[in-house]
Amino acid sequence: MLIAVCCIAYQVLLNFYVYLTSGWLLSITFAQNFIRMNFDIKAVGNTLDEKILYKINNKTKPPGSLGKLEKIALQIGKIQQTESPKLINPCIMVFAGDHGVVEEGVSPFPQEVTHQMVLNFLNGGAAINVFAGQNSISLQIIDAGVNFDFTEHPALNNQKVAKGTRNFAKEPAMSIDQCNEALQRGADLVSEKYKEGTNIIGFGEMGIGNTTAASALFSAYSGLEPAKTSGRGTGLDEDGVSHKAEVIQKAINKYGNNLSAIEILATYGGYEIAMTTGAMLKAAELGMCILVDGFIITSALIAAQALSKHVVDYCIFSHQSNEQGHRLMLEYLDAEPIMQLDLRLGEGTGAAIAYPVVKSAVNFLNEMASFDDAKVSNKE
Ligand SMILES: Cc1cc2ncn([C@H]3O[C@H](COP(=O)(O)O)[C@@H](O)[C@H]3O)c2cc1C
Ligand SMILES: O=C(O)c1cccnc1
Repeated sequence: MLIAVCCIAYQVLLNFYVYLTSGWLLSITFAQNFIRMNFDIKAVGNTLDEKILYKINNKTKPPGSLGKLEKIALQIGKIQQTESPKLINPCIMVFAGDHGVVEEGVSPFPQEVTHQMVLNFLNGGAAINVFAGQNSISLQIIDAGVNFDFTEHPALNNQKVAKGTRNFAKEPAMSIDQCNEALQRGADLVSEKYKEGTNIIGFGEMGIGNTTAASALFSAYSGLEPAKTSGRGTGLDEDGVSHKAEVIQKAINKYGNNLSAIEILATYGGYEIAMTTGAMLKAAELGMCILVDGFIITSALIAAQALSKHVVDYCIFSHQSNEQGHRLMLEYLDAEPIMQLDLRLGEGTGAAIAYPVVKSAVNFLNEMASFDDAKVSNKE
């Protein structure tokens, strides 16, 4: 009798232990590839190409002389399916989140800078406030997962999924459920903006440690070694960058190369990154133009592309960041950035600075005279 009771007790304890230790693994097994969000992103079609190109080529200028502006004008015309595109209510959403992996000493700055910078955004004192204000871009600040209890503020949108991710060197950064939650919240925020008429949207981020998450995501999606995708972030020295790459390499060895797209995002990502991914997917589904910022925001796009490849058709790449690895990200996406100003800040600053260039592309297409209109002789 005693032996039987002991056996049952042992079995119960064993089952409980397996449940505790493998809960994530089980949820992954059952939720494999399961993304809750439903989206339908269409490839941008070529039907209007000839008409738009004809309009561009008949403006009073030598063919091709407006360079990249001509490519941007064509892309926006195609996205909006018109020869006379418009940019309405431009907006930048800045998502903030903390990262458990900072425990590994991968950033020179302490974690509390994340919430302190959120307060700085709310007070209008950060770089993104200056550039967005200068270019009449509305700003939305979103707490996606900051490790801090903010008091309510009218300009802070509370979408906190958790108080920071877990340390991916030890365990996956988030559960698949939490990742889905972040994707959905990002998507819902974009739907609201779309209802207000916005048709061009940029994304920014704040999160100490998030260059490590971005490098890990890029390595996991692309197969490139972390030594190639890791950079200085907010100012690591050479040894610091090597240590960061090692932390990522060890994690990739631990989790393996067979994760699905959503598993990769949940394993290495941040709440601000996953929310941006969901926001980008929704923006593309709604036919909005997406202004892509630097290294971290591009990692969110790489995740979005792994979930739905045509999202990239809707993206305008504002700049090439000075963070080592961003050039490789842009090559991976076959993307051509508008500018290279040696920025390595994030927050959406590159997107805000590039917006007037994008506006120039749309304005020349709508407002310049054609050779016929202006009675200027075209080339023979
Ligand atoms: C004062 C300050 C303002 C920032 N604004 C953006 N970042 C940028 O740096 C962080 C990522 O770098 P790492 O991975 O090295 O921690 C992110 O928050 C990013 O937005 C900032 C960083 C700091 C210190
Ligand atoms: O390019 C970026 O987005 C970037 C680079 C370094 C640090 N923070 C952001």
